[in-house]
Amino acid sequence: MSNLFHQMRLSSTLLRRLQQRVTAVNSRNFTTTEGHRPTIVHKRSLDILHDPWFNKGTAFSFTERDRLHIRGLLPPNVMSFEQQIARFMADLKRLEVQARDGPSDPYVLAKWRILNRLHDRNETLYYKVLIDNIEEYAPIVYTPTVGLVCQKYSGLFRRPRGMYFSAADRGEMMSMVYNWPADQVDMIVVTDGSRILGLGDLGVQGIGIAIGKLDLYVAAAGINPQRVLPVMIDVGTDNEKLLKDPLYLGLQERRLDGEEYLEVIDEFMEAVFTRWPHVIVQFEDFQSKWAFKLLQRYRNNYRMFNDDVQGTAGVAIAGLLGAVRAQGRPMIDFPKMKIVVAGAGSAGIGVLNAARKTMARMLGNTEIAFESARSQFWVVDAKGLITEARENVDPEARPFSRKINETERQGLREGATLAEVVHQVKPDVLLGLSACGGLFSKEVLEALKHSTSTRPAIFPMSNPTRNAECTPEEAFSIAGDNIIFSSGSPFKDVDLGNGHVGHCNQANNMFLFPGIGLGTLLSGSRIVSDGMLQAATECLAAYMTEEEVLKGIIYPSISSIRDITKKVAAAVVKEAIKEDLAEGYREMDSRELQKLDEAQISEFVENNMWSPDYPTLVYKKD
Ligand SMILES: NC(=O)c1ccc[n+]([C@@H]2O[C@H](COP(=O)([O-])OP(=O)(O)OC[C@H]3O[C@@H](n4cnc5c(N)ncnc54)[C@H](O)[C@@H]3O)[C@@H](O)[C@H]2O)c1
Ligand SMILES: O=C(O)C[C@H](O)C(=O)O
Ligand SMILES: [Mg+2]
Repeated sequence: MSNLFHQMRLSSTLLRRLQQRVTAVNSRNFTTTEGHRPTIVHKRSLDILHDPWFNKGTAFSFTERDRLHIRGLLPPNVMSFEQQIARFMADLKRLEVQARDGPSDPYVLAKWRILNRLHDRNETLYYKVLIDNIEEYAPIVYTPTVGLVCQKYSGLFRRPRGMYFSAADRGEMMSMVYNWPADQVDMIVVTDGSRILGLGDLGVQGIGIAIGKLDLYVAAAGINPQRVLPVMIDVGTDNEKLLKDPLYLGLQERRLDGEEYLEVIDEFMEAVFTRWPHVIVQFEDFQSKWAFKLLQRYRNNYRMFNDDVQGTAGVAIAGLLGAVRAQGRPMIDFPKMKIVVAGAGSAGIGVLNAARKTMARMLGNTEIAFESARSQFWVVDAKGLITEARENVDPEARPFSRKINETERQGLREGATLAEVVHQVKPDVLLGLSACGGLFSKEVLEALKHSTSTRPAIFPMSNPTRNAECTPEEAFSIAGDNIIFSSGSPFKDVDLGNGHVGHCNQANNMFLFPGIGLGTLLSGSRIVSDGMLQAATECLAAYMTEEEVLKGIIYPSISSIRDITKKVAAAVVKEAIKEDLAEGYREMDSRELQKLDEAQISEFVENNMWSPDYPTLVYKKD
């Protein structure tokens, strides 16, 4: 009897589904005699986007996006059915061509797709795979493959992830943030797509970088994946190719600038901090023109930091201190290093400012120390050596322009080439943040052979791989076996023969940003202070043992990223407590935090890191 009843219920459910399907099909089939009858749906927000029966993806009109609470959950360009088909076919054809996708692995994009599909189906499993195989898959979901993914994002886009705020959403953001289904968001990584890695303006496609950074937040810092939010602020693009590409998913208009631009970013910040007052916002890959301005505008009032300026600076300083130790010298010798930096953008200037401050601190933290530290740096940008003779020098770079008389004494001049500078200065360190692949040419590396250092440090930090200023093979074979090598993108160690290995370190801000974010979250600090950033840097600098450093291993391996992140986060929490900034996290209020000793802070951090395990699920009726 009950079996029959069950069958009847089943068949009535089936019938209802069939009717729904027919209505759904009819509503899309314009040749039907029934015309455009609407389909009633009982879902909204992400549920509708994740329902293959009703999802139209990028073809949802703006009215539908508003009525179905999906505005902001899709890239802003509304596509026609024909455009969607064209985009899919272009992508399919590209796969058929079996192009080489990456520098050393022809299948990186295919791997990314497989991982991405798992990410969309089952987050716990995805992060388990990522954490357990971080060395193998970080280069797929993060740098360098994420760069390729961003370049091809309009073709790769399937299911939405994150939120999009566009110039067309002005005045609407405060309500749009409520379209995001999570009541708690701990970490936002936001980009405007204007400088994605060293690949330039990729417009709306830059969302991939925010997704990749947040993957590391989950994998390395144990931020709960339900509480991360990648954000793309689409204020247009100045990329001529994308402006003309019929399949591009972003706004096809030129970038907003000036006050109009600031209004959009201000509105976004106000909206997210209104809905999630405790969120931390990491600014990522903004062109340097805006990176510094936005950092100054928000850093004293919001919990935010700029990864490219501040995270990169910390990672570089930690590596440079390692390079001093690798010569068998104490860290305190750092202010004696002669440093040539190629690239004076957001990353280069961030590193220069932090290195100068670190030197000044080591020399007694006086005005005079700060002034004298300046003479340790030579900055070369696209126009050559920056001196005081340079007209219209960028205000951020001005403090590092060389004095004319000292330049002449050194046999240099305004605009001298990198090779000339290296030849004359004989630096201890050559650091590249120029986004200019191959910039450390044979001539430059040859010149470095005359460095006054016993172990010159070569840091081609630009990303992705093809933007690296040189490869490790070039560096070791031309500049010599005794160099210290650190690149932004991962490279394999080099066999130097005779059983010797040239170690390739990865100098990437991934060793700091997850710990800075986690430490800020758990301390409950209202801002990310200079002291907290310095504590993070010092923690990374102290992570490597004397033995490792002497072998030229100055950064951890990516397989230790969860461990180093935990330690960095604990150092950040400790500093926030010391500076009286820590307001606490959940039941650990500021007074409880004050009572913790170092070991208890580490335990507190560890206990609050999410791990990918399946929880028991129990169904409950509404
Ligand atoms: N490894 C890391 O953790 C890390 C972190 C941040 C940025 N980066 C990389 O650094 C690069 C630069 O980033 P950014 O935000 O500073 O970019 P940016 O566009 O703001 O600055 C680039 C700078 O390089 C200079 N430049 C260009 N061509 C040059 C040449 N031929 N010689 C010398 N200088 C030249 C430009 O004049 C400019 O000053 C990117 O490739 C990015 O991926 C790496
Ligand atoms: O994303 C990276 O790998 C590092 C850095 O943030 C960059 O912009 O290159
Ligand atoms: Mg970046």
